[in-house]
Amino acid sequence: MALAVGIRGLTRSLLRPWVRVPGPARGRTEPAAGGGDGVRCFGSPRVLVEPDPAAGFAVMKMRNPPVNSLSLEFLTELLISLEKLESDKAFHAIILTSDCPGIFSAGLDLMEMCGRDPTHYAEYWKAVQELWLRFYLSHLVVISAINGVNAAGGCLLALSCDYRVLADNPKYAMGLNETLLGIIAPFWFKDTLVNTVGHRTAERALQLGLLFPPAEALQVGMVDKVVPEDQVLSAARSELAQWLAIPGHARQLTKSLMRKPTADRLLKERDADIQNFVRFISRDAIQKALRVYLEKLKQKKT
Ligand SMILES: CCCCC/C=C\CCCC/C=C/C(=O)SCCNC(=O)CCNC(=O)[C@H](O)C(C)(C)COP(=O)(O)OP(=O)(O)OC[C@H]1O[C@@H](n2cnc3c(N)ncnc32)[C@H](O)[C@@H]1OP(=O)(O)O
Repeated sequence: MALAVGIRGLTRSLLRPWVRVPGPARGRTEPAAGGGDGVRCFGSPRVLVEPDPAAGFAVMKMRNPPVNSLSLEFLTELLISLEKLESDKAFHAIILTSDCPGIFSAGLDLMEMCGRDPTHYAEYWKAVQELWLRFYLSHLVVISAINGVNAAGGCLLALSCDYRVLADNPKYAMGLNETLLGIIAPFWFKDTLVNTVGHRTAERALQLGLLFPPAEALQVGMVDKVVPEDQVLSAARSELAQWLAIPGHARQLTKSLMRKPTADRLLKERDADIQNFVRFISRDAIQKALRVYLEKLKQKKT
């Protein structure tokens, strides 16, 4: 089986060059994330970046409506945004949030994992791995301002950040709910959760596919702060001040010290993990389970 093109190859084939704020904000000079004037937003069709270089950070807004499902194109755009900010010395931090009302992310895009061929599954999984590795190991401070429901792969993305602020709305549950779909959270999803909430809580949460409402997410340590919905971004910004006050090299090396062993587990077995995923997701029973789940999502509307 041909294993996946690299993410950079992907990038070339899928993405237009950087574009200035597509959609409603096109061509406008918007206030920067931290309130600075005259700094242009930039981004790609599905990721809006509001830079505040004077304050050293940017707000990265996910906007892949309706539910910010992590399609291959969206993953690629998130990676490019991250890379662009990482390679600019003006930026020391990112606040990751959603531009889709009420939804942070519905997780991996089920359409990428259903009814496609093995080459596609391999390419998709490589991009999912890459997103996790890059966010998890980023030298930037990454804070997620979680302003909506946040399932499975979306939750993994938030767990890869250094700090999580969640909006206090009982509808905004978050967790790794893979088992509810009849699928399994891979070992590196599991490791990321264990590193955040501890083994016992992770064991129970993963088996039961628990989605934690804000108070419980805070109680188990899945998020660090719960705030009223209209204060999620400002709370993330306030928190950032503490992280940015630490000498960068010391903080970055400490982050690497804490996270590298977990990332290395995947890096050592990356191709095997892709092959496992392709084998698993191609099974008739798994494909059927995903189709049933998608059908249920559609039916709940009627
Ligand atoms: C042994 C070796 C093992 C190796 C590894 C093997 C296994 C694989 C691991 C895979 C890991 C998977 C991770 C994932 O992330 S799976 C995705 C999990 N996500 C969910 O369960 C969330 C599903 N969505 C929802 O619950 C809801 O959509 C919602 C997020 C709560 C939002 O609700 P609402 O606002 O009411 O919107 P709708 O439900 O009406 O959805 C709007 C349309 O979006 C479609 N949709 C929703 N989620 C997804 C998705 N994840 N992917 C693709 N499409 C999605 C939904 O069907 C609607 O479409 P429609 O408008 O065409 O009907």
